[in-house]
Amino acid sequence: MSELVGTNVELEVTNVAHGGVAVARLDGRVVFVADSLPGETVLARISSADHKSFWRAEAIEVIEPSAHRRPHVWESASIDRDPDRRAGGAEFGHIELGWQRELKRQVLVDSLQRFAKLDTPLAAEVIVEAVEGDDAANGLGWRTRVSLHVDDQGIVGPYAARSHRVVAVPDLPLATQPVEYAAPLDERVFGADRIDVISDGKRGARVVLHRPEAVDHAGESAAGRGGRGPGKGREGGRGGAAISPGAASSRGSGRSAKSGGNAARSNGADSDGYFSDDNAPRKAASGGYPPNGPAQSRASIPSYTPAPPKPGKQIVERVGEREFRLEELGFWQVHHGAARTLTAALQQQLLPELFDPAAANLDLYGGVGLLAGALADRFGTKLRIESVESDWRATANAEFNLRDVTGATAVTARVDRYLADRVRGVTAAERAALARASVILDPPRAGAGKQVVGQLLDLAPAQIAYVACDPVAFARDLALFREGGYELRNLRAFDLFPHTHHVEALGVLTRG
Ligand SMILES: C[S@@+](CC[C@H](N)C(=O)[O-])C[C@H]1O[C@@H](n2cnc3c(N)ncnc32)[C@H](O)[C@@H]1O
Repeated sequence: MSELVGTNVELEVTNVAHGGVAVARLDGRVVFVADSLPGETVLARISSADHKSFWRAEAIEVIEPSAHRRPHVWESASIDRDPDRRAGGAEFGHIELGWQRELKRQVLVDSLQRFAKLDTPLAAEVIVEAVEGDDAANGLGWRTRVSLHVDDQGIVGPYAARSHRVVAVPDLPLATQPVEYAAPLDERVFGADRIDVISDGKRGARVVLHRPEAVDHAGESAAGRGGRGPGKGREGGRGGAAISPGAASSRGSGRSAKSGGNAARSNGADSDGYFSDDNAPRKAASGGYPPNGPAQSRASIPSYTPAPPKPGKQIVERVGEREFRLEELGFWQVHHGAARTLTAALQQQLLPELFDPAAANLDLYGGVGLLAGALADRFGTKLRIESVESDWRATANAEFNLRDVTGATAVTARVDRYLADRVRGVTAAERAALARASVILDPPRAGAGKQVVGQLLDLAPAQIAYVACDPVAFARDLALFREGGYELRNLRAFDLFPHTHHVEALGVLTRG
């Protein structure tokens, strides 16, 4: 059917699907249509027809619009552009903000019904809550982290939706102002293939250039060729000065200069191997937790000594009264209000009657300790809690960030390995402390998975607070928890990614 790719078809769009697309049918076959929304008729271009059960298409013209359609918040991603030139990352930007949340709610409820067989009012009545301030800002200006790409002409921009083609854009309306100003959108960049622009936690932003790994035919690394002269002007007249990783740190972009020069640049591929996992002291970093027996105080944990990070590569974020140190490319919630929102939600949703500060509480996939910190602020700093995180730099920061929490420990380990070791040879008293525990479970997009859920069922903690960034992965894990005798006790959802299809959920599960 590949001969159909590129042809235009008229489609009636009926439902929203997971992944930022809507569903239509063509001769009985499901077609996932981008840049459309339920209730409208569109002319769409077929972009993929090689799958047996569904095809994909991109709307190119609206024939009968939905009442919820709006002009796209980002002209660079608008339906007026050819699909190949539409910037990715704002796939709901053509939908009225409140209706985006309704569509996200539908996807969440549908996932819970389909995969977790959850038909209770708890699921049906969930709403997707806005982050404070987002309605007033029309859902713009929230992204504290942006990844841009560089093509072989030195042009910087996001990838086009569903592709690896760089699109030149004049602005980044979803980004916070410092991040948008610091992004080198009007410059040519050579010797880097990816650029991260990250809020510095204050009023500025940092620009991190990543050198390509590739070696060209002459055996010269692409990074070694940095510093070519300015490229020719390109469409839109934004052919500005060239920058290369070697030269970048000493200069700011024209845009950042306008904003008071608050952007710092650093080269993400420094020779200390800072971003190269191969060079990280993984061996030394793993296993830094008690393999069995009662948890030890932080001082007695056989710990690794991470190489001291270079100055300037860490940033500090603040949530309420608590400060969190993190690596500039380490994980942190993307929306500027997300850490605050999740902190408050966790503090409210955990069941206090089941919370035991002396139990063997766990913060699984703990990052730099954000959610363990939330519990300490709610239940007191004498709290016993262990943060488990696979990135040793994040663990080191968690240990630092939780230094006032006398019962907190932070370990570097994969959660599945940690849980396997945690129960090996454990004493009856420690087993009981685990069974009284509250567990925070905040896995990456793929979810916790069968093994980790099985291990938690075996530990049988008093309550599990599941923080989920993917509704389908959440629902699949929830199905396993329900089979194992846990039930969802409360559920909330948050719009932490306005103008995209992403939604965050927080559900607390208890036994029986
Ligand atoms: C969604 S983030 C949550 C971080 C933290 N709870 C927060 O809110 O800031 C998931 C974290 O899990 C870590 N991670 C990913 N896979 C892991 C694994 N198998 N075991 C332990 N940590 C993992 C990532 O490095 C990341 O820090």
